[in-house]
Amino acid sequence: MKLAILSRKETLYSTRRLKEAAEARGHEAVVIDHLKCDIMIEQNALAMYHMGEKLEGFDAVVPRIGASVTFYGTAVLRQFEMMDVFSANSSIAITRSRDKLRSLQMLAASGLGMPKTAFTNYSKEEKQIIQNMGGAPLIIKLLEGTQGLGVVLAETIKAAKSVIEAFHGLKARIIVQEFIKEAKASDIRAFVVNGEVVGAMKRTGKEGEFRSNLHRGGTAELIKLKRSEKAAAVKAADAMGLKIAGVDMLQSDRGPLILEVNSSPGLEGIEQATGNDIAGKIIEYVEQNYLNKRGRKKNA
Ligand SMILES: Nc1ncnc2c1ncn2[C@@H]1O[C@H](COP(=O)(O)OP(=O)(O)OP(=O)(O)O)[C@@H](O)[C@H]1O
Ligand SMILES: [Mg+2]
Ligand SMILES: [Mg+2]
Repeated sequence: MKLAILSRKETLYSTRRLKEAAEARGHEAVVIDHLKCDIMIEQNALAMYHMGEKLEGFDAVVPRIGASVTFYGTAVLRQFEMMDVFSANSSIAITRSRDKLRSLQMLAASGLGMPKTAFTNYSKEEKQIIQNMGGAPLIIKLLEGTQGLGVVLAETIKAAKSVIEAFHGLKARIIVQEFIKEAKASDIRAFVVNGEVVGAMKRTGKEGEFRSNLHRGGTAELIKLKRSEKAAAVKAADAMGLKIAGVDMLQSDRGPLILEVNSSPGLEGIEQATGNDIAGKIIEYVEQNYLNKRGRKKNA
């Protein structure tokens, strides 16, 4: 098969690993920078150019779209989909997953556990929100934060009030969330491929830090998931319509609580922590499904 890996840079770990894994299985893999693609649209004719060269003959695409370029990245991916190229994750599912609020609404509707969450639209009623949440401590999060930046722990009602005020003053959209103390500054990342957990790690924040993000100095270790945690991860990916997903959850007294579902999860941390060939699993999944699609077309 001829595979496109949508990625800003060939040298990124995940990109490199996907290319290697595809080539090891005898496929042609081309890294395409979505920001360097031009999309051409006219009646019955959809085409795409990458740095001036027409893109042709692709069977499948694995998208690796960063949070800061979701709009253009998903537009390029949609064009591939319209050109009948099989995508490992659909553009619509990626768009959905990029909105934390929308994601939490969908996950809650699917019956998954999550920290109790409130969204407020610049309301002046900080006190009311804090009261509705049952008082401090509270987590306050920027809706479009990433890598742990924009996540604040307010330990008192006073602190919560001033943090919410400050974010609202900046016109920043935030969610207010119950603080899950039992998680003890750790979270779990479960990597799901096609409805199966292919690797899981536990991340723990450095001394004195409640955030477990590796970007904030956290460390990762291999973890064997409980059955309920595996089931929650698979269900969360499914609820979002993602075939490849990094599901983040907290361990709590009432079972696993989903924090978010990532649609372009990195491979480096999880491959290192687990020793599993996750890139290979992704390519295997694409292989099987691109073939199914081709089979369906032949039989049609
Ligand atoms: N409600 C909560 N209770 C306890 N700890 C939390 C809670 N929410 C977040 N944390 C901690 O803070 C970390 C960062 O939060 P979160 O994952 O929501 O934001 P982010 O990392 O900035 O977003 P992204 O993962 O998209 O980059 C989590 O990994 C977890 O360790
Ligand atoms: Mg996170
Ligand atoms: Mg994320």
